[in-house]
Amino acid sequence: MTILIEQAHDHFGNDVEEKKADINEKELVLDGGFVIPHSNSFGHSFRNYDVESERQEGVENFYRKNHTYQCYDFVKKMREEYGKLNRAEMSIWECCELLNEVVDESDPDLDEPQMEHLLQTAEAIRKDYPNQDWLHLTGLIHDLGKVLLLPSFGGLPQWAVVGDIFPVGCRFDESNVHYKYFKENPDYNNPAFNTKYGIYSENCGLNNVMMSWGHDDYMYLVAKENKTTLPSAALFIIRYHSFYAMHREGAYKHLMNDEDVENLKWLHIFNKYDLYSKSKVRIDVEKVKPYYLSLIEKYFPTAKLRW
Ligand SMILES: O[C@H]1[C@H](O)[C@@H](O)[C@H](O)[C@@H](O)[C@H]1O
Ligand SMILES: [Fe+2]
Ligand SMILES: [Fe+2]
Repeated sequence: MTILIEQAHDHFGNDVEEKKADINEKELVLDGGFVIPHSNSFGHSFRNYDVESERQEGVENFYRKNHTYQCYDFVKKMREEYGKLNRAEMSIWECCELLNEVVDESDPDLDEPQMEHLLQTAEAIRKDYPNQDWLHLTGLIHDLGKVLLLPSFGGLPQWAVVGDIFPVGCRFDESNVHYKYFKENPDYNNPAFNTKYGIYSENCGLNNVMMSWGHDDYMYLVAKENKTTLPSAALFIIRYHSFYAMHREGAYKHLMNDEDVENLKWLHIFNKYDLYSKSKVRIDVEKVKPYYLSLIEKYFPTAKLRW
């Protein structure tokens, strides 16, 4: 059956033409490239943090803790500790397989194991950007930092690993989801940290800004320290893909430098696939595995990485 999906705007506010899609039962098979679905697997709009759904309460509880505990001192400690990369030696693919065990409690749109999400993201990108192989690999690895939830990585609580991220050391922007819970954060009333710039200066560059601790910054460290040859846009995507206040709401621009602005263009592209590929449609892992193994070999100098 072919149906017409009406889509007046995409989430960047751009006009999007009506697109044709072939629907067969559970699966959306597309005539052309990847089409943004209307709703998530639970029948709601994506990233709706207020709608009553089977995930809403858990997600809100998650952000209450995340915003309460992610303060400057905590982030500093975690960065130092995990920057040592002395927890494991393993290949990227082994890490992907570990994510079969991980479900993300912060996510209103997905309750599937994270391995599915990695492949869904990468494969959706591959459909639309067949020649950008670095972006396919970025899709595959962007959430690998979620292994921090596993006992051998310290078994960190969900609030210290997943969810949207935000700068610490300056005022929390109101566009962060569930902003109200920042009032419990020790930094909220600290005059050193609660002004527009806090400890930072105008256009200092995101590289100089401490972000709340989690899977983004950790995976960035892993990729960088293991000497990946992925381009700087890939590292930017990995590091800031959960910084929705910045890439979706346009907040914190005053901390960005020219390089950040340049890289943000790729993050916008990436986000479409990261967010809207979340679905119940399974990927055939064995079929796509050889392709991704070849990309890992191309962009990482050693088979075993330090984590
Ligand atoms: O709940 C999600 C999930 O944890 C994603 O991995 C992260 O990138 C998003 O920012 C977050 O909202
Ligand atoms: Fe993520
Ligand atoms: Fe993701």
